[in-house]
Amino acid sequence: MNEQGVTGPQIVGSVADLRAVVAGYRRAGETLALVPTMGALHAGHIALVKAAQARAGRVAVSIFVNPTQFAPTEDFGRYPRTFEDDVAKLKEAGCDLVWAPDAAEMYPPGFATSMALTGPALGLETDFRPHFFSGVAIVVSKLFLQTGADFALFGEKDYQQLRVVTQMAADLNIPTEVVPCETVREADGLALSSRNRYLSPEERATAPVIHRALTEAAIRIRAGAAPDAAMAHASLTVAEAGLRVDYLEARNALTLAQLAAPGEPIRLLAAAWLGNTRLIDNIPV
Ligand SMILES: Nc1ncnc2c1ncn2[C@@H]1O[C@H](COP(=O)(O)OP(=O)(O)OP(=O)(O)O)[C@@H](O)[C@H]1O
Ligand SMILES: CC(C)(CO)[C@@H](O)C(=O)[O-]
Ligand code: BAL
Repeated sequence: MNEQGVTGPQIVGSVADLRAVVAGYRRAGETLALVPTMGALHAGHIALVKAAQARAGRVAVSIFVNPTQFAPTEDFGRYPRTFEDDVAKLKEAGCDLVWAPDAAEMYPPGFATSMALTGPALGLETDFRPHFFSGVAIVVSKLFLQTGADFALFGEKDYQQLRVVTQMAADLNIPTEVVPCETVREADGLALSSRNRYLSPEERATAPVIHRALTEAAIRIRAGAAPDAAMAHASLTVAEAGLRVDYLEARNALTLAQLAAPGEPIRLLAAAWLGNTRLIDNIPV
């Protein structure tokens, strides 16, 4: 353990330094859990750190705003970058190591590899952010291989990402176990997200409608409603609150395939724009 609250986490910016620190942990016989993030840390991230501490002797948090998962039209430039504040939160949480590469360390000149994904990557986010999962998969596979972590903690808030990363690690035989963690919410149901800070006070008051609509749809489905009809109703509720819906869909919770058979586990997933902010959420039925 680091001397919590005293020294703070060790911060490294090169793969060579990262490997040297991890080698030290390994020599001491310690396990390592990784929490991949893009920074702008909030209580959802800290819950992942706590879950990581329950799994492994050492916890690393990566902070890297990954350019390859943003389209040129998206918010890469204005994505919140709050490194000092993030490190203070990680010190308070007792995190051991911060892996904070710059873009040149992660993608050196001549970088020439990309990933094509199917299965859980089909539809949903991919219909609206077609570049997104290839960028996530390449950076997450690099983070797994750079750290050699035994565990990696991912939030269910980004549910499709969790399924895609789990499949990718299995497909590539990367020996990092992907561990899901429940979504942390505000008291009114809004899922914590770094992008919530883009919301105006009025938008912030409206935003919980997504979670409310999903919750009502889950209740209807459990009471026997057809998932498609329940989601159409939820879509209307969200649109009437002034949001522009990208999708509200019921999918197989494990494969994210379209629902096919009665009795399969169901996940309800949503993405919608509130002004210039894109919010996502999902719940189990
Ligand atoms: N409310 C939350 N509860 C649990 N995990 C979360 C929550 N928000 C984010 N995470 C998880 O934290 C990890 C890093 O996510 P990221 O840094 O993109 O934060 P974010 O809040 O999801 O940001 P964004 O607003 O860009 O979606 C991911 O595994 C993500 O699922
Ligand atoms: C997993 C991740 C850190 C990859 O950049 C990002 O997509 C995120 O923060 O969810
Ligand atoms: N939390 C997922 C990262 C992204 O939307 O780019």
